[in-house]
Order: sequence, then C-alpha cells, then structure tokens
Amino acid sequence: MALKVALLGCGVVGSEVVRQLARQADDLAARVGAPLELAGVAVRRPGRVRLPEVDPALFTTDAAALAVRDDVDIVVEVIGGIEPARTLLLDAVKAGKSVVTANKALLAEDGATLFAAAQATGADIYYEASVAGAIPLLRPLRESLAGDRVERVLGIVNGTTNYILDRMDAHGSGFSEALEQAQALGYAEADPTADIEGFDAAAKAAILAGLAFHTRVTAADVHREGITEVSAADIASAKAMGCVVKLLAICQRSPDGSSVGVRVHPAMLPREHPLAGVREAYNAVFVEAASAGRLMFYGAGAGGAPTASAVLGDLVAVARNRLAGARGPEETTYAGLPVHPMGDSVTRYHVALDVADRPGVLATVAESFARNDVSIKNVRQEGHGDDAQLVIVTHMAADAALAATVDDLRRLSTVRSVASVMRVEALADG
Ligand SMILES: NC(=O)C1=CN([C@@H]2O[C@H](COP(=O)(O)OP(=O)(O)OC[C@H]3O[C@@H](n4cnc5c(N)ncnc54)[C@H](O)[C@@H]3O)[C@@H](O)[C@H]2O)C=CC1
Ligand SMILES: N[C@@H](CC=O)C(=O)O
Ligand code: NA
Repeated sequence: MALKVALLGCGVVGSEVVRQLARQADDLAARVGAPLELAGVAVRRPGRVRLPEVDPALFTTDAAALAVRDDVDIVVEVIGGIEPARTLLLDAVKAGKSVVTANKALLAEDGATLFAAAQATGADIYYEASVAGAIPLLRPLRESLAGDRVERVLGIVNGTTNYILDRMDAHGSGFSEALEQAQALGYAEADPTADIEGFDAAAKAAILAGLAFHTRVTAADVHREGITEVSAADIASAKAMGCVVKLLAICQRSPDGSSVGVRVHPAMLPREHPLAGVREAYNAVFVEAASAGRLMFYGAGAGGAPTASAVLGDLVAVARNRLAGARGPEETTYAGLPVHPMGDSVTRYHVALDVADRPGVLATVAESFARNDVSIKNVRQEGHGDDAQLVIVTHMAADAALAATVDDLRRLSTVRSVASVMRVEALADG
C-alpha cells in the first residue's frame, strides 16, 4: 500500500521535491518498499504554481487541514519561518504523522516543543535539509559520531553570504548586485535579511551545536554578526594578508569542557585554509572529534535541487521507519551544557587603525594591547603621513579582552579611527 505524503509549501525547494518524487517514483518505491504518493500540496496562491507533475486537484490553500488528514502518513514542510509552520508541524506530529522539514529557523527557535510532541506520539522528525542543504551532516553527527566526543564544529553554512563574499573577492562585485544574483539562483531566504545578518547561519549553528554537544541550544544563545558591515576595504585588507573573508559558524567546547561557545561572524581565513577555497554557494563544515580527528563535509548548501535531495533522503528514511513500525533516534540533550558568553570565546584578531605617522605611535598602540593582555603576532604599516594605517594581527585572545583593547585604542589621540576589526581563524595558532 502506498504511503501518502502531504507537501506544505511549493516554492524553490517544494517544487523540486515534487519533480524528484515524480521522476524517481519507481526507484523510491523500490527503496522504501512501498510507493510514495502525493496526498496534497499546500500553497498560498494555487494559480501561481505551474507543475505538470501535480494533478491540479491536489493543490489546496488549507495547509492546516492537509497536515492532519487521516489518509496522510508523512508531512513535508518547506514553507519556512516560525508561523504557521510551527502550528502545522505540531498538529501533524500530535496526529502521529512523520515529519520532514527544512526549516532551521523553526527548529532553532522552538525545536524543543516539536521534539517533545514527537516523543509523546512516537513520530519521526527528520531535518537534514535544514543545515548545509544537500550535505549529509546532521545524520552523521547524530548517528555516525554517536560513539565519539565532538570537540568543535566549524564551517560555512550559508550559501547566500558565501556567494556574496566570493563575488566581492573574486569578481569585485558590489554587495547588492551579488545578493540579487543569489536571490535569482534560489539560494536566499524569502527575506534575505536572514542570510546577510547571520540569522540563518545562527539557526544552523544552534542545530549543529545541539547535536554535537547533546545540549539544547537555541538561536538566541548564538552570538551573531552578519556580513553587512564587511566592506570592500576589509576584503582588500584580507587579500593583502593572503586571506579571504568568510562567514563562519563555530561551535566549540570550552578548554575545560564545562561549557560551549556558539558564534557566527565574518572572519579572515588564510588562503591555504581548506575553507578558503569554498566558492560560490557551496558549504563546508569541519567536525573535530576526539577519536575521529578532523572530518570535512563539503557540497551544495543551497538551491532547489540539492536541498530537495536532502528532503527526499529524509522522506525515504521516515517512510522506511513507518513501514517497519520503527522510529529514528531521538535528540539527546542529556549533557545540558551552558552556552558561555561571546566575551569568553578565544580567537585571533586583525585590527586596522588609521593613525598619525609619527614617532611613538606604535608604542602607545602596543601598550593598549599589552594592558589588556592581548599578545601581538605581527604589525605592518601601510601608507605614510595622514594616510598611515597600522595593521595588527594578534595571537589567541579572549573576545572580551580584544573588545577592551579596541575601546582603549579609540581613546588614543594618536589613533584617528579603528578602521576594521575582524577575527582570524586558522587551523592552529602560529
Ligand atoms: N532555498 C534553499 O536553498 C534552501 C531552503 N531551505 C529552507 O526550505 C524552506 C523553503 O525554502 P524555499 O523553498 O527556498 O522558500 P520559498 O519562499 O521559495 O518557498 C516557500 C513557499 O511556501 C509558500 N507558503 C507560505 N505560506 C504558506 C502557507 N500558509 N501555506 C502554503 N504555502 C505557503 C510560499 O508561497 C512559497 O511558495 C525554508 O525553511 C528554507 O529555510 C533549506 C535549505 C536550502
Ligand atoms: N538561504 C540559505 C538556504 C539554505 O539553507 C543559504 O543561503 O544557505
Ligand atoms: Na544537510
């Protein structure tokens, strides 16, 4: 007997899910052990969706009714955002439906409620597409690495911002032009503020940290900075240092293991760093585990077809579970580790200062760093006279110490302005 699938949302990802379901119907049926049949497709404006693969009678604007209909076994949610997606999925789970979703915003805001409801009814919630699109990452973290101790997860998890930064770096494109291209290619969120201000990456970081450290982490716990402040000058400065600028998500245990840090911000990476070569809308994530060592996951992080691949992989998995009367592994949050404040995070920094080119300037600047316990790795001067700029790279320092140093520097009469402050991530301190 066929398993009936309700599709909620039919935009970039949803329409590709429909196409793949139709194209691969026989193979999917063979893999699952039963055909997967669309029970209905919930859309906002039916007249605007042109999909010859779908019987027009299957379109509905009543997502709420479709999600709990008796004949529906599996609900696939690709609407996005918090509401109505949360209510739709909660009702579906309470009605015993298996759920597949790509909605990281919802999972990072209120995954706990959904998972608790799923536990109560024994329903599956799978969400591989929600982080790093097509890349199998969540199931490896949840299942393959369940016997190891993950120490750090670091990566590029937003395709839109990687596309923009890559275009600015490699083609000299302007920010708005590159964003428009990313939107046209189907990479951006419905409101691209979610991408460029780092909300999307922060939601993904929360999901990754939760799985990696067996701890409940929400988007609100994540330190978030987007890329709107990254200027062409920052990118040029990075280039001069042999670096590129990337938006990174970093989830890390504290050295004593008693807390975790979860942050999203632009950072400079040396060009030889494996993440520096991640171009266009690709994503890549390092997972560092005690026994496995360093693993790297790379692939298409955004776009209709790649994301549909992850959705269909989950669909097959929950369908198989359903037929077997089984359930996928649950979220484990037993560790309950606190998320430490950004000030306690430790990394290196690149600081560019517009200064007066006169004797003693370097000494006053160096004193500010020393006073705050931030050790300087190297200093270089660019320009002379009124155009002089000091570019300083530090060794590892706490974020709070660097912030205090920058406050100090702003008060120095010899420093005209702090032109740029950016974190520098490398594989090892040097
Ligand atoms: N586009 C991408 O590359 C990726 C997207 N995702 C996630 O997948 C989800 C969908 O993303 P896209 O397809 O790109 O967005 P989209 O904006 O292209 O599609 C969403 C669709 O849902 C429809 N919709 C809104 N409210 C509805 C309602 N009440 N009932 C029925 N339909 C409704 C909209 O009209 C739209 O067609 C989001 O959660 C997004 O974060 C995840 C990974 C990659
Ligand atoms: N807007 C997101 C889509 C995938 O999650 C991105 O650009 O990465
Ligand atoms: Na994924």
